[in-house]
Amino acid sequence: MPDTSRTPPAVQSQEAIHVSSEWGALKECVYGSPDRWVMPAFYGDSKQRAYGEFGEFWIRNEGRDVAEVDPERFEGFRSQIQGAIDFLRDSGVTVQVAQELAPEDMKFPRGENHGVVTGWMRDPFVTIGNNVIELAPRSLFHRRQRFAIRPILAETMDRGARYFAQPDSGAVESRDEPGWGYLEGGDVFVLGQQILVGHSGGCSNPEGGRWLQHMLGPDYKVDMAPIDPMFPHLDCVLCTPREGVTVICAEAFPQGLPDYIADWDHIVVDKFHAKRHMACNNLVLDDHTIIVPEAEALDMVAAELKKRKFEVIRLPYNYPSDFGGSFRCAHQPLIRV
Ligand SMILES: NC(=[NH2+])NCCC[C@H](N)C(=O)O
Repeated sequence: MPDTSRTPPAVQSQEAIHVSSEWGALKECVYGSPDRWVMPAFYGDSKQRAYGEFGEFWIRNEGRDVAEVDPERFEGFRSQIQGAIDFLRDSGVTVQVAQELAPEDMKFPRGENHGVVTGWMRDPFVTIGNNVIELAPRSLFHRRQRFAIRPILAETMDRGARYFAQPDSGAVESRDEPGWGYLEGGDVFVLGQQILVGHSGGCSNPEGGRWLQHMLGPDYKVDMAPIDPMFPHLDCVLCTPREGVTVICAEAFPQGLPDYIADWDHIVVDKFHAKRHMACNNLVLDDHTIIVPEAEALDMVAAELKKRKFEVIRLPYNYPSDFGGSFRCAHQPLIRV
């Protein structure tokens, strides 16, 4: 059994759960945990992410605890995630953090260790309006993460949320067949009543989008956004910091930009900056304040945002970001209004 003695009480706020858009003011979120990082077993989902020096590190260390195999890397991960949590809390945002996974759950769903990637909590659930939806990820290493946040999700039922779960992904690595819908939070963008779902071929699929439309009903419109398979999620190639403005890797949309955002004001980044520096994966605090990683390669993005009257906060995040997940991947909002 996990040690729950250190677990903070799940109920931290009485405010109503609601997410109106990507750029609504962030009041409460689930943020990634700085406590543990275990490299997932190397499956197809890993191949889509691993590249360069970090890819080699992953292949050498699948199933291993990063704190043991590379203490310096782990300390960078821990301190940068903790730094972001402290910054959010100091800014008045309520931050809830995932618990440890039980050892039995670490073997879910195939009896093998698919790692601990609770440093990035974007993918196992999504909040749309007052709907809190546990998702069925395709990526094996995201399938057990929801167990680390069950108490947080269940508590939202007492705060006006409608709490649902998508039909489970089972244990097969990947199948694009009727009934097997996948969704990962990194693919889901809430642009008011318009929802965009990224489709790289490796994460969310149209069948998942179909279920989401069914579940949300006619108040929302769910559209798929095909993206280049070199990026797992839509949030690796798109950021919507305010209605009408994007940071976008335009060349990663093989069929052109999604209609809904096509004529917005675009800050365009290339594939290298999107992939290597997660240039699109920033943390929107409200429609005029945004956190961009401190990396020099992103100075251009920060400057373009400033030109559009954003206050741009820079925090170090290179260690978590090496894994292909930066600030947006680290959090899933519970209140953004
Ligand atoms: N929403 C995201 N882009 N999440 C990314 C989490 C990090 C992980 N490497 C992944 O690719 O899934």
